[in-house]
Amino acid sequence: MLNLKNISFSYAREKIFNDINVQIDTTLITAVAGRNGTGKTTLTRLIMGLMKPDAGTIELNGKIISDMPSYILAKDIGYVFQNPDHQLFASSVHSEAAYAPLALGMDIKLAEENVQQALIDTELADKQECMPQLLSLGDKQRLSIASALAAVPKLLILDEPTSGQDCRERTVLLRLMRKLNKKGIGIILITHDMDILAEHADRVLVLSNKCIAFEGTPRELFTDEERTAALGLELPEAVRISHEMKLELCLTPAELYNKIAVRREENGKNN
Ligand SMILES: Nc1ncnc2c1ncn2[C@@H]1O[C@H](COP(=O)(O)OP(=O)(O)OP(=O)(O)O)[C@@H](O)[C@H]1O
Repeated sequence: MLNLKNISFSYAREKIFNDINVQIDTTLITAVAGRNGTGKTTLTRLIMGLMKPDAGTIELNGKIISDMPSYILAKDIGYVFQNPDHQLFASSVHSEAAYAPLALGMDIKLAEENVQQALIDTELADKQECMPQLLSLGDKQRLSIASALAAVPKLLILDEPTSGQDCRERTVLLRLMRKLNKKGIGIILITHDMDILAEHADRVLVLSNKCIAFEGTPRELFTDEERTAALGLELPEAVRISHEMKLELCLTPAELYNKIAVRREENGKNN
């Protein structure tokens, strides 16, 4: 469990959070959403120890982490930036993935095993000698994830991981995210993409007005159309169409197709 207690934070004179309290289940995929500038990235930087709260504490599994330096926290929490070019610096895929475990002092043999597993998980095992800068955006993003995974984190924070990617790369990344979660890694996913949020998140936090304005499941969030709009969020396509067709709320295209098929069948029987 990640427990944020009475967190307040300001940049110079701009207050970003005013006494936030929230528990995040680190076995799940938790999406963090909200309008631009509501503090999604700031929240995850506080969790990562890249910045310190002005007040309050952050605990991971009962241990206070908000006073720990980020390089110590990197053992437990992996952070993947929105733009992988801000993160990648090594001359090969392998050395990029090996950097974190070696810098954290992991035994060389164990580090190599973890690097190989991370590269297999991220489908980059056949690109070990490639230059990171020459990879596609999707490969770069997965390499950033591999670098975090090689340190064997308990929690992975992904900041808009699919931005700028094509449909195929996006699918590969989302499949990877679910696979990692099934292997026991908690995911915090910052996203503006409500289709992704509806389909892949177990829980959602929405930031607004310097606090957590909503906490619950995607289904609970999108059940109330007015609240969703007030929080500055779009409805996912499947939700919008199911509302328009006066069907039960559908979060995903698959759910929507099933509900439409059932309705057709019922209409067929009645005619
Ligand atoms: N280093 C900084 N110094 C001063 N102000 C900052 C800094 N970083 C962010 N801010 C401001 O803090 C507020 C929250 O920024 P943050 O990037 O956390 O929001 P966000 O919800 O992630 O935004 P977006 O959806 O646009 O990525 C914004 O008003 C932003 O301009």
